[in-house]
Amino acid sequence: MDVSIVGAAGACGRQLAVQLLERRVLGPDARLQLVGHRGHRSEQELWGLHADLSDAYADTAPALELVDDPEAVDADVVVMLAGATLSTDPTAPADRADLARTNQEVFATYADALAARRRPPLVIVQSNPVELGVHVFADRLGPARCVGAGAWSDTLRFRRELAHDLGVRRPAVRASVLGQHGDHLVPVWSTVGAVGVEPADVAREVARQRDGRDLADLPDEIRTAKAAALARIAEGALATAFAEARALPADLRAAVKPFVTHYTAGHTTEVVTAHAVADLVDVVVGGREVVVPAQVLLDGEVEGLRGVVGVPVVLTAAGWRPGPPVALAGDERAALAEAVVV
Ligand SMILES: NC(=O)c1ccc[n+]([C@@H]2O[C@H](COP(=O)([O-])OP(=O)(O)OC[C@H]3O[C@@H](n4cnc5c(N)ncnc54)[C@H](O)[C@@H]3O)[C@@H](O)[C@H]2O)c1
Repeated sequence: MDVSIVGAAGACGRQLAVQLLERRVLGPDARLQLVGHRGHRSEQELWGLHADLSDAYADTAPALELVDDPEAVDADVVVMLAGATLSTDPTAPADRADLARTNQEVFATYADALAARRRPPLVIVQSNPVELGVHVFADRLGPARCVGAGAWSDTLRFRRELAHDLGVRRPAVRASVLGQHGDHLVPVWSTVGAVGVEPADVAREVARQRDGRDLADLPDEIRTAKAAALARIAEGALATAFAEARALPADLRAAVKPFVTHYTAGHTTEVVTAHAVADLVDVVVGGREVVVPAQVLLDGEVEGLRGVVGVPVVLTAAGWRPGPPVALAGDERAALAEAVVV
């Protein structure tokens, strides 16, 4: 099975290429297409990346191919990691509407090209806004052919925070983040569990962290905590920003720490971003069926919701189908409905 990374020269795209090769997700008989932007800097950057990857992974790598034309993207799995990203200057205004407009054009260009293929690929969207990307690709390729990886990134982060608090390693933690990849993420506190920790101890820790907070207030709590962090970063107090983020409950930490990381010099959150995508590519290329939280375009299949939102799905090479029903608590169900992007 072949894989294309659109935006392979970017911070996240090149990190994904490294992780896929390091993890040997693709066999030597497969192809990894590194897709750049013709006429832009990334075209040249890709030549360097290609040479470097070839030298590093010559023993085990699939064929590495450079592509600069959307029409030439022909892999079975296409990862969308191209597009604009928010500035890492804490004093620059964060114009999300402008980012969405720019990236919508990028999404539409590739979606149109992929829809013209005889057999459309499976598309994994990790460019932001994830929900917008899923909408654009799902509209053109069919809903089952497109998943957003934001919910899986958020889930990995939430599990990591809970693992820390419960004193276990992350694989021991059962927890999911559904909803939107952004301020409207939905941590499913009601299903948190951990191998090796008594349910009563987990319940005590969850109650301590929730402290009567309602999920309906989480988006505001996230916005307030991010604003406070941004103020610290702008005054040069990065260590304080991290320390204050670390003192938050696990759901807020999972949202705010990556925000702080985004503003650290020379490094955004490309490692975990790529890690989340590599997990999903691994499932698909490996021919497995795994239940993961992912943003998908729903038409009433889950909780009667219509629009794009993160829900548990069974991911396969053929696309996604709804995962087993989850017994959500009342405030989780309400927050999920609120998070849908129509
Ligand atoms: N950096 C992160 O931690 C992070 C995390 C989650 C999601 N994202 C999202 O992923 C996307 C990429 O982020 P990044 O940090 O890698 O940005 P980046 O600026 O480092 O890379 C973006 C790449 O996309 C390429 N590109 C732009 N338009 C293109 C086109 N039409 N065709 C092909 N390539 C094109 C650019 O040339 C560049 O190489 C953004 O939408 C961002 O919001 C980033």
